Amino acid sequence: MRTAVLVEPTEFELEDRPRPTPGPDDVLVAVRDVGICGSDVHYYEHGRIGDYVVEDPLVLGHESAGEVVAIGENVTGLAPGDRVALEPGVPCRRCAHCKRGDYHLCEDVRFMATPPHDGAFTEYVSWPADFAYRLPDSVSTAEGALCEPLSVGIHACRRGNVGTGDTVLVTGAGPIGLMVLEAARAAGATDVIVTDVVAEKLDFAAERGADLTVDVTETDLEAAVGEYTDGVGADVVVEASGAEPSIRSTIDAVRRGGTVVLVGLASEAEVPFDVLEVIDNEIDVHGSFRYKNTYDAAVDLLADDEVDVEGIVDFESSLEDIDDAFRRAMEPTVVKGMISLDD
Ligand SMILES: NC(=O)C1=CN([C@@H]2O[C@H](COP(=O)(O)OP(=O)(O)OC[C@H]3O[C@@H](n4cnc5c(N)ncnc54)[C@H](O)[C@@H]3O)[C@@H](O)[C@H]2O)C=CC1
Ligand SMILES: CC(=O)[C@H](N)C(=O)O
Repeated sequence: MRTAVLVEPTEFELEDRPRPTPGPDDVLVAVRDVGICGSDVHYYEHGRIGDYVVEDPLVLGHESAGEVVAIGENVTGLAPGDRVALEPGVPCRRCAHCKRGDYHLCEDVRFMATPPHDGAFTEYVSWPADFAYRLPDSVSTAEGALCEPLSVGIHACRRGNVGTGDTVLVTGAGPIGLMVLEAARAAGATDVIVTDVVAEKLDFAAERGADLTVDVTETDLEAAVGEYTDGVGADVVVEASGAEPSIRSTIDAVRRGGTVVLVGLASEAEVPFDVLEVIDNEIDVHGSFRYKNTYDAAVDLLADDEVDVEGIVDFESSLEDIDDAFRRAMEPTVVKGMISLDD
């Protein structure tokens, strides 16, 4: 089977690899669509993200969906011909975190495209059936692949307890920020403010329904949010840029008693944070790491047309042209590239 393998930073090779055989609890999936995530691009460019280092050739891609072509002997509920979205992180199911239901915090998780685990830029993937979610006819496999970033958005909104009538500030209008925008709307937020430092990203967020966009290179965020909320501040701030100034600004833009959710990964682990403001204003600060139990919700939201994910895709490409696709994905105004495989 054709497989795009990252052999060196900035170098893919298209290899012919044996098709995997599904285990008793697995489904064999013919991959149809795989999104290019910022983390894929980072591994492509730098060969590492923090402590995760690409030491051996690695298959990238963890936003994937396809068609079931074979099932293991224990699998019920899925059959060849079903189209599925694949949740990319499979936990150990036995550790203390898994047992208390926080399977996304499992330290032995096998997460696609995180070294040393291969991802989905390939023709076939064998995957545990309970981490494969059937897509109704109305949901495309491209949308199925984008259940992954949508899941990050849903989990962040759950962490922030976003509710009906809330004003949510989303900092960063990349794919994750835009998925937070979708998830916040679906959770009942009536006002969503989006920030960025790139005008095109803000225009795009406005087209996608942001009520107010703020270019933080030109406008003071605290003042803009204050004006919009009659001096109160946002109920929930979801930080989705990872930029240090943006992380620091969350505390100034949230209302007293509000919630800050940190999603963006800062390039430095330590970011100065005004703890006295946090205490004095009783601000809840939550980390948000990937997601748990979001895929069913993501598929339902797509089936009900409650969210739009395909609209963030700028271009589609193929396994054969993956190098070009990654170079394109690095352009600052591009939001999302997809690799599509023929059926
Ligand atoms: N916690 C988690 O589970 C996950 C975290 N992430 C992280 O979330 C962040 C967002 O991911 P993507 O959307 O894929 O990244 P991205 O790099 O495509 O988007 C980030 C956006 O933030 C904007 N930005 C830069 N500086 C800013 C500032 N000072 N204020 C406001 N916006 C600013 C950029 O122009 C860009 O549009 C990244 O740090 C990524 O590593 C991504 C997935 C899961
Ligand atoms: C941080 C990422 O972008 C990636 N989706 C991951 O969950 O590892």
